[in-house]
Amino acid sequence: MMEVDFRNVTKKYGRTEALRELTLNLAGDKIIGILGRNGAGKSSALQIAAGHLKPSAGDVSMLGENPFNSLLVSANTILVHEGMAFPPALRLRAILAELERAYPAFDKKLAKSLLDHFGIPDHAFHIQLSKGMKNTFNMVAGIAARTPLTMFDEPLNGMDAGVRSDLLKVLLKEYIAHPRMILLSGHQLEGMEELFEEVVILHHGRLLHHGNADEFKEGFVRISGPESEVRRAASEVQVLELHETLPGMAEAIIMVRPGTTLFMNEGLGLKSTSVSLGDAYVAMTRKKGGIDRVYADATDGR
Ligand SMILES: Nc1ncnc2c1ncn2[C@@H]1O[C@H](COP(=O)(O)OP(=O)(O)OP(=O)(O)O)[C@@H](O)[C@H]1O
Repeated sequence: MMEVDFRNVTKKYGRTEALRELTLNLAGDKIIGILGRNGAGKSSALQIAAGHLKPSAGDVSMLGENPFNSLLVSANTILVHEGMAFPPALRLRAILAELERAYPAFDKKLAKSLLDHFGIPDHAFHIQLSKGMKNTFNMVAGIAARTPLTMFDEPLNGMDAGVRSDLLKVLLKEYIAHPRMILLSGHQLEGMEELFEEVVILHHGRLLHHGNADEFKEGFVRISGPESEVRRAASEVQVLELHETLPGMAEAIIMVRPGTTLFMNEGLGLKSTSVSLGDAYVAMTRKKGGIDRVYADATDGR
């Protein structure tokens, strides 16, 4: 069974601590979302799992090996990211041939058909592709590699909506046909959240949450209605975010204990609705007061 284990992993770049004593165990063939705001440490964690980066302290193991400079890990892992460097002298078809050599289960026919579908000619050079096309090529390579651990770091950047939804469909089909552990990182989820079975939330280099994606989402509710009623209802629970929507109206994102039911007094104009995974983790990692407070303080409430 695929297992990636981080024990007290710290990663420092000079004085910046990108990961702070991260302890995290990922196990099994699952699609796992690695979420966090800008600079949370997502890329650092994925690069360490792939063996591209060495932790400053702590232990990492994948398939029972330390990934750093491990041949076993590199043959069984692909990390797809925007900065993937392919030799500039190679055309895409030559890159596919290299990938086929590097990854025993690489499906070149699938990769070629997908590139064809997305209108990416295989005689082109990687460097000539647009940003969205580069990311599409990289993601196709990652899907077709069929490695037991497949990681995508913000894979959908720059892609148009049609390409994005096609690639997510293919990813799901491929995962069902050839199960593997897939880690997908992002701050903007752009449809990926539908695929997550588990989520990991990093915040300032620390683990904020790891668990089942649906259960995580169900731990949040949005209540909206007249501001005084929203404030009154919110005073009894843990509120992550409360803001005015229209004059006199407000909405709040609150945390609820799984399995509890929230009774809304509809006679008072209160409504409760579900919260998307993206809104839930953003609310959870937001600074107190949020941008409204920053703006009000900066402008003295003018
Ligand atoms: N090569 C580097 N040199 C110096 N600092 C770095 C380097 N790479 C990352 N950092 C710093 O480490 C922290 C974590 O960065 P990381 O890229 O892991 O976060 P991230 O969650 O992937 O962010 P984003 O969503 O913005 O890509 C940030 O403060 C970043 O500035």
